[in-house]
Amino acid sequence: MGRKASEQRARVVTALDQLRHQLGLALGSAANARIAAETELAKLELEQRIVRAGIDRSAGDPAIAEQAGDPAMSGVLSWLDTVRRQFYTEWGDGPNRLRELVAASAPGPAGRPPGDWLGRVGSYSGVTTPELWRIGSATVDGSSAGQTAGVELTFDVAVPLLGESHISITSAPPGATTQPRASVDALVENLLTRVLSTFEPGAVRVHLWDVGQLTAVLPNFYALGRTSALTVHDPTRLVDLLDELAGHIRRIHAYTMQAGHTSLQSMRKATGKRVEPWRIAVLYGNGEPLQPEQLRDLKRVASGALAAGISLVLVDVPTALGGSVESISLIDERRAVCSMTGTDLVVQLDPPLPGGQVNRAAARIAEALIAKQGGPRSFADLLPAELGQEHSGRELRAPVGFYEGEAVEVVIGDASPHVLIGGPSGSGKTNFLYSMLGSLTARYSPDELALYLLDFKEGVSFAGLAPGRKDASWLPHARLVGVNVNTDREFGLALLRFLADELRRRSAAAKDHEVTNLAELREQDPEGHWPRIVAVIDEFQYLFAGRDTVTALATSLLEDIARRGRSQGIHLVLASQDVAGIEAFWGKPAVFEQCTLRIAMPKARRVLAEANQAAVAAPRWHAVINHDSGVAHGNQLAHIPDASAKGVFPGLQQRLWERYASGHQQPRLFDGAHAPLLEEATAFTSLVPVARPRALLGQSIDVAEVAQGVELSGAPGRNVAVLGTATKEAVSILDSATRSLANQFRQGDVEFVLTCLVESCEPAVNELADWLATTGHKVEVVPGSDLPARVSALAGDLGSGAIRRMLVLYGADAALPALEQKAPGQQSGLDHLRALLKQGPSNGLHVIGWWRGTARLKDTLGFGGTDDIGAWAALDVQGNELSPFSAGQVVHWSPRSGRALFFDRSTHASPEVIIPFHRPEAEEHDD
Ligand SMILES: Nc1ncnc2c1ncn2[C@@H]1O[C@H](COP(=O)(O)OP(=O)(O)OP(=O)(O)O)[C@@H](O)[C@H]1O
Repeated sequence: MGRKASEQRARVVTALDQLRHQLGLALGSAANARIAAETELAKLELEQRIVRAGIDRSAGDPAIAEQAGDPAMSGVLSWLDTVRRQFYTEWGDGPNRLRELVAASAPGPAGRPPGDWLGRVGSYSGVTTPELWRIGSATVDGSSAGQTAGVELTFDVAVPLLGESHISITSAPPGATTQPRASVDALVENLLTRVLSTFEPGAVRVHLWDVGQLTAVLPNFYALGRTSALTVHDPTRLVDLLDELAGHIRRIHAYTMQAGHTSLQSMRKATGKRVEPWRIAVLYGNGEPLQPEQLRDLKRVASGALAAGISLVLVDVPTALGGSVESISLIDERRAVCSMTGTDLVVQLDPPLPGGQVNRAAARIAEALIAKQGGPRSFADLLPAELGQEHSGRELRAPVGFYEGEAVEVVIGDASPHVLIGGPSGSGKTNFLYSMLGSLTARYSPDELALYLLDFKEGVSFAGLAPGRKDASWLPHARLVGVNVNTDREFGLALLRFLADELRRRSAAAKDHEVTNLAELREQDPEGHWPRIVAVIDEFQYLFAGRDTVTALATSLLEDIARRGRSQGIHLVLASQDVAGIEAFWGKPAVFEQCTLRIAMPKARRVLAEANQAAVAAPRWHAVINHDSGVAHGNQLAHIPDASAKGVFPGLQQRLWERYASGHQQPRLFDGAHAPLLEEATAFTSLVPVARPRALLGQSIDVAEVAQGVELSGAPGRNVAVLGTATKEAVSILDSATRSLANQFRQGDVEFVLTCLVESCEPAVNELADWLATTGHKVEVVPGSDLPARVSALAGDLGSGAIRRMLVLYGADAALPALEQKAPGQQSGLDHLRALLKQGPSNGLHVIGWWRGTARLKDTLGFGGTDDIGAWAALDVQGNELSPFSAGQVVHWSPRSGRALFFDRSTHASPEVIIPFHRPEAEEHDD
């Protein structure tokens, strides 16, 4: 047991020794690893301190020297030396390469010495821009570039700006004294002069704002203040400048996006056009923080500005802007440090440019800009080199005027589907419309653009677009030209109905092709005819001129077209003498709001947003074009060329006509001042004998040229009454009814029985009778005194079926006393006339009579009711008198010269206005 126990113990002791040994080893290696790590850390810290202080300077730093003297740290210096040598091998060429880089990225005035360019007008179009702009130079000692110590190596220092970066300049680094204003001004002036001298005049706009000064900001640029190249802003109104910039950003963003580009810069590259000027806003602060809301606005502007071609140059405005900002801090009057070169390098700023020379250079640029604007441009400048080259699938886009030599466009498309134009009388609305229509029609062929033009004012503003007596040419894009429509509000309604129908047709087609807008429909249906439609309604407020059904219908149709026309390529252009027109929108905000493109002629009120005063200040023959519903940031002022001068528009029309007329129909002309001639109406000239003839009473007020008539079938009530005292119109209606019927019968199949009871109509009746006779028809003119007997004879003949008869009574009411007479036990002439009215139609006889009052017609009809008069045309008769003849419905009718209200029970839901045909001879026999 004893031996066994001691052996056991020995084994335990040995095991413990081994364990102790192992533990000792483990602890020892951990301590070594720790020492190694600590040494490495110390080396890295030392390396960092040396790098921070600079290798050369660190030798003079006792703390670093002591640490570096530690043998454990011996490798640090030699390692850093190796790194430096490697770096200098590359950097040895650095200053040279920098010089080359700046020369390539800052060509011409952007980087060259002023002697090479100052005073010359730049030529860059602005589609692209230099990437860097020189501000000065920096110098390093040769030793630091691996070259001979003491040799100075100088290279250019330039900063990015346009499209790349904002610049923040500090005239006093924290804790240092503020440098004199002249030093900062020299820096800013040099930079701006380089920019302004690089580009062609007008390609850059500079905005200056100085919290402390109203006028004397960068006075050497004074001459540019006469032009749009330079604007000095009110020191108290930073908000206005920021608003303006924000407006540009929104506007530019919107249209570049719509055109499918991510930024203005990419749009410029893709289109090869500058499109917008570059903009630089210089803001001089005083080192004090801006007010919180100003700061917020500034930051917002800064974040979107670069993509819109706007750069900010902030001087002593303490703020941290998002996005790309280069900083320049002055350390004394001529030296600065900047973020491009880092804090170790001091930039020697370029000396101030000689004030006088800057002054002269600015004056020269201003002169060149004014010369380039070239005074008022002409209508010809709006036209493209070649006609009809554009496609309207996505939108319509055309210049309408010029601002400082640059074309200002209107865009009619998804984003700005409808247009509202306002301006007092004589301010140039009509001229604007012609400029716009000219520019559009010159760019888009009639297959791309169809025009419907309506002018409610008296006058013939669009008449020349339809073929005329003097000028046979017409505008091939015009489908409809309506002039002198002032009293025919129904014509406006007809146009709106037509547009609403077209809208439905397009929606249905879009649905069939499973697309949602015109652009897609045209892609899916390339064979279809889907031009964009522009409907111009001048003095559109007439549509809403009464509290009646026309107004109610016009409102709902306009709202529908305004809302849905956008996607179907149907666009409204509503023009008005401002206030009246705009007030017409009260209660109809839907239409007003959809008119996002606003055109305000000088002094126009309420067309733009309330606070937007641009139209008040607009000079003569200018317009404010605003695609943003009239909000100030969308303002674009444009001089509108004179499109109304003699021969100007007709010249273009002639060219368009020669090019397109053969493949396109001429437009329909509706002239409210001229009634159509029956002999010229297709409805009349195309008549042929038929079984159920129609008596034509007049022209419909419609987009298409349609005549209105009454079908004289055998159904009961197929008689026609003309009501009212207006002789000329009444005679015209009876005349056209008779002549048109005559042309629908073969000779011998019909007999016309005419009676004239109004003396003044006799010549017209005789002339008609002669005409009927010469056309070979049977005609009998019954003297008034013989009428009762003739009526009785005709009644007796009813049912014989021998021949169709038309009894045409001129002034039927005058025959009443004679007709009412009756011999005892016999029927009166009136009884027989009633029999003709009742039974005539089914027996081939129809009465077409003119009664000069509704009461007389009622007397004629007796107690049998009004059913025997199936159709009527009312002249100077009040609406309420007509209710009994139109199934009791309320009739709105304000009689007007040259128009009749027509109702046919068998075809009409409610009466409609017609234009009786013009009878040339009628004037001579007027009452
Ligand atoms: N941009 C322009 N340049 C030169 N003359 C112009 C210009 N615009 C209009 N005019 C002239 O001014 C006159 C009035 O213009 P316009 O008929 O276009 O005005 P309006 O606003 O339509 O007036 P109204 O409503 O009374 O018809 C015309 O004789 C026209 O020749």
